[in-house]
Amino acid sequence: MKQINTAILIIGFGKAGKTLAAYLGKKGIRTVLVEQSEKMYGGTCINIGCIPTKAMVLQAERHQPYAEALARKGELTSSLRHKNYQSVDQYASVDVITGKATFLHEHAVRVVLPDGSDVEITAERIFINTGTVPLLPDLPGREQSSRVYTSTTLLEQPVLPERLVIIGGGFISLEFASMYAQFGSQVTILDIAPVFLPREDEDMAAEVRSVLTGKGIEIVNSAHVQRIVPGETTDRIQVSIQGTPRTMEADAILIATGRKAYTEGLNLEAAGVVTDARGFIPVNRLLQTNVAHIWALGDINGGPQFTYISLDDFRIVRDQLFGPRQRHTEDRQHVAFCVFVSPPYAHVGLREKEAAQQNLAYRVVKIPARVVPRTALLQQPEGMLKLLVDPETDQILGCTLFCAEAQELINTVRIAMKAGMTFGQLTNEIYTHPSMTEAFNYFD
Ligand SMILES: Cc1cc2nc3c(=O)[nH]c(=O)nc-3n(C[C@H](O)[C@H](O)[C@H](O)COP(=O)(O)OP(=O)(O)OC[C@H]3O[C@@H](n4cnc5c(N)ncnc54)[C@H](O)[C@@H]3O)c2cc1C
Ligand SMILES: NC(=O)c1ccc[n+]([C@@H]2O[C@H](COP(=O)([O-])OP(=O)(O)OC[C@H]3O[C@@H](n4cnc5c(N)ncnc54)[C@H](O)[C@@H]3O)[C@@H](O)[C@H]2O)c1
Repeated sequence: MKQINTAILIIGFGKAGKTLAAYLGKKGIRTVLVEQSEKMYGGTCINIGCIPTKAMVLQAERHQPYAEALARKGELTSSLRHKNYQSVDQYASVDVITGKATFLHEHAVRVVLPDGSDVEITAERIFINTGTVPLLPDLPGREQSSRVYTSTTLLEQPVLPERLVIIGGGFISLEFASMYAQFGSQVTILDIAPVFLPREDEDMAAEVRSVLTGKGIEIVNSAHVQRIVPGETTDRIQVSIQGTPRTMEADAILIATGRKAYTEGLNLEAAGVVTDARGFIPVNRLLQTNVAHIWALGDINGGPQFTYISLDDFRIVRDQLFGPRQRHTEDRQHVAFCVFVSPPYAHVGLREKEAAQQNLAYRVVKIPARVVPRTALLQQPEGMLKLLVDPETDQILGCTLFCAEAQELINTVRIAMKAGMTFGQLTNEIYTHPSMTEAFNYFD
């Protein structure tokens, strides 16, 4: 077996891993980045996650035909894959090796190369960035059906399904439901949770529900899928809804019931790295595993599954290796998220129900999205914006935005909260017109 010695080994071409590899490359540090598939250079986000889905969401909003949208998505992801590869490969001190890494011991992995030969890579420090894969529930008939897809495989289908049934009611479900309904599919969401968007405030969840159902999407909660019955032309799904049986036909079934840690084949035991009950790799606040010279970055460490958290994991490692070692996961207050339904739904800080549960004093200020002139220009008048304010200090406690450009506005609110700006300062600032940011001028 060929032997390679390196200072740093990164397993997985995810956001944290590739950013770290490029950073080490710039510094001339000997680094090897191992990625199991050439189709995944750049990781989940650019190949099968954020970027392709948001490309499709945009095309759906622009009423582009499905086939054209798919073609554009394919061009975009392949150009990004190439760019991502170059961003790492351009450095003389960095080698990208394509193959699956399997631990031999705590300082070495074995990688089988595409030509069948293998290589042993020994490293002083190892960074695991292997991400997640879909968690598929045990449903009778699932494996026999040819119409069951994940978010990855559905986006490879050249024909728009007439009837799409989505099992799950989380991030992936809502984004796919919104986009496929806009492309023209008849969409049904079957979620096992008894209420729609259970973590969110009821008023905001009701707004989202009303917009989605207005697009013709059927949302069914307390839906326990019993079995999938594959048929010649369509599949049938047998589901129990609060004890009442129902059967529905589907041309495509998307399983979106969460994602699990991807450690398969890594042979973590050989390195002595432990996993938790869910299969993720626990880390301390500096992202070290139980083995001090092995770190776990991105989704695999069980933190929030977002590209920007994986990027922040890189920042923590950069600070440890080259900085004052002050950055850690506990710094992360007010992490925002945005679900890209149309219009998008974003949140940061406390929700009203959380403030009430904590017996905090708060004031709620809400405006409908349509009062903001920009929503008329964008032809996206739907939605509601909600701010939670401390009545004594005027500090912003939380914010939920269901409106055009919410993915941008929420970052403004996050920065305002972090900087300690008051509600009065945020809402009395001078903003460009006509912009969505001036929505904040419409709050009293
Ligand atoms: C459909 C979808 C939409 C999403 N949309 C968003 C969004 O809009 N915004 C957002 O912030 N997040 C979104 N996410 C989540 C986001 O994509 C992930 O949080 C992020 O990509 C995680 O990256 P990572 O750094 O953990 O690793 P990943 O990018 O998952 O990379 C892991 C890499 O490791 C490789 N690998 C695994 N095992 C091995 C091994 N043994 N040897 C070699 N290589 C290996 C894999 O092939 C993969 O390329 C979405 C996810 C999905 C699925
Ligand atoms: N815009 C974004 O930032 C974005 C977009 C997509 C995905 N993501 C990330 O990817 C992760 C995975 O997304 P996801 O949607 O797969 O998971 P999720 O955790 O968001 O949602 C899972 C859903 O599946 C339901 N469910 C679980 N088991 C079920 C069953 N047997 N039958 C019916 N419903 C069932 C749950 O009630 C829940 O609604 C997200 O948590 C998020 O971090 C982020």
